[in-house]
Amino acid sequence: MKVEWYLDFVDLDYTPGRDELIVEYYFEPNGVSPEEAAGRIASESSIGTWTTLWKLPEMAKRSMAKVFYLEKSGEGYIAKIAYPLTLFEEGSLVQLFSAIAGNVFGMKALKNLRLLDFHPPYEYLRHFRGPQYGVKGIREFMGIKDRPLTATVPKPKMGWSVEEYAEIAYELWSGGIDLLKDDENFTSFPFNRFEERVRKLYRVRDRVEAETGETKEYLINITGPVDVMERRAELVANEGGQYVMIDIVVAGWSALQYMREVTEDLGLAIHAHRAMHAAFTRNPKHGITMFALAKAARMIGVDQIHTGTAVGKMAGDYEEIKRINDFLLSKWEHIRPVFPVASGGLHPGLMPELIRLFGKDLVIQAGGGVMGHPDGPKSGAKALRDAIEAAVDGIDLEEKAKSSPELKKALEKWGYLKPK
Ligand SMILES: O=C(O)[C@H](O)COP(=O)(O)O
Ligand SMILES: [Mg+2]
Repeated sequence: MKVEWYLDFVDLDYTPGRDELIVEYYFEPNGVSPEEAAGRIASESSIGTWTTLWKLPEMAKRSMAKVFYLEKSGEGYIAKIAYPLTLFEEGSLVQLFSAIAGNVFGMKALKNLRLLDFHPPYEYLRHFRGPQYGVKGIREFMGIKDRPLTATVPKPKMGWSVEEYAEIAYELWSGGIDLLKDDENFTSFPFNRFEERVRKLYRVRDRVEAETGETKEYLINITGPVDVMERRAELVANEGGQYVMIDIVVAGWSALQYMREVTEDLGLAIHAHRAMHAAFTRNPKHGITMFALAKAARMIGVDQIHTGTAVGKMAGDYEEIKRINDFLLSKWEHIRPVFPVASGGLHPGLMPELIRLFGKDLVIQAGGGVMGHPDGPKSGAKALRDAIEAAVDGIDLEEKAKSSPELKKALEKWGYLKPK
């Protein structure tokens, strides 16, 4: 195969039009020149195949992607590619990813390929709803103005009967947790059926709301086949829930786009868990960045999404998470800002540093760091809430612990990372 065909997709003097979609890739060529490798990416992700063709229809000629930037970066190269919008179906993130994150990842001409970011022009973006509530809407319905929201996953992550789960929920909400959250693999089982749980838990929520005067919500995990998710979302809305949780990576863009429509009609916010993302976000040389994943999720319209903690148990460095969170909270045409969720290995002693790093527009989830409290879930919930409120008010946790025995015990068990 002649290399020239691929080079037809490279024009380093080209200035992309305002109506083109730009994608940034990192790649390492495998036995071919960087120009050829970049040209192959542009070809395969737009109109091309492995060989020259007897004829190109007019529209195909106008739809050829163009590599307009190519620079060395570490062991590989950064390429920026401009894609005419004729390549993309309006309002289908599924189709977009089939093109820009599809066959290209498996090509022999590349040792590694990473989709770093993509920039949809307004003409493309306007077909997406974005979040129904976003940060402002969630703060409004939760009635929480100026502190991070607190969330807890009952741990162990599996094994609770509905009765046991309801008791724990009561303790957690009463202790000061705003959002009870199911775990990513906790859906519906013979010992804890979704339908039963949904009926029970919202009554517990109503009771705690009446007792505390605070708004409490439940991030109930509806993840499953899409018809099941739809039925579950309807049940949640009927029972007076405000949120559903979806494992958006395992469910996929198609299911998420569908559920975004369903939740619009039902008035439900979407909590996006990212289980499985690290299969393709973690290797810094290959896959898709968490940034690109979060951008796509924001376009479709999740209201909050897990992005990492920097100080907890999951991989993900501070700069990367900060960049994602800043993007989620930024103004972006008609697409509302999204709440970043910090979750994984958090406990009260980490709150001042976490809030110093990422600010107050955050949902903070601690599962083990609440449920592992020596005096149980209610004390764990109180310790977390006290730590967050102290951090927001600029009070040192050791000082706060003098008036909060729950926080004192939490710091004794898990330690205190003094903010830098
Ligand atoms: O789904 C999550 O984010 C985890 O359940 C986090 O749990 P942990 O707070 O116990 O690490
Ligand atoms: Mg979990």
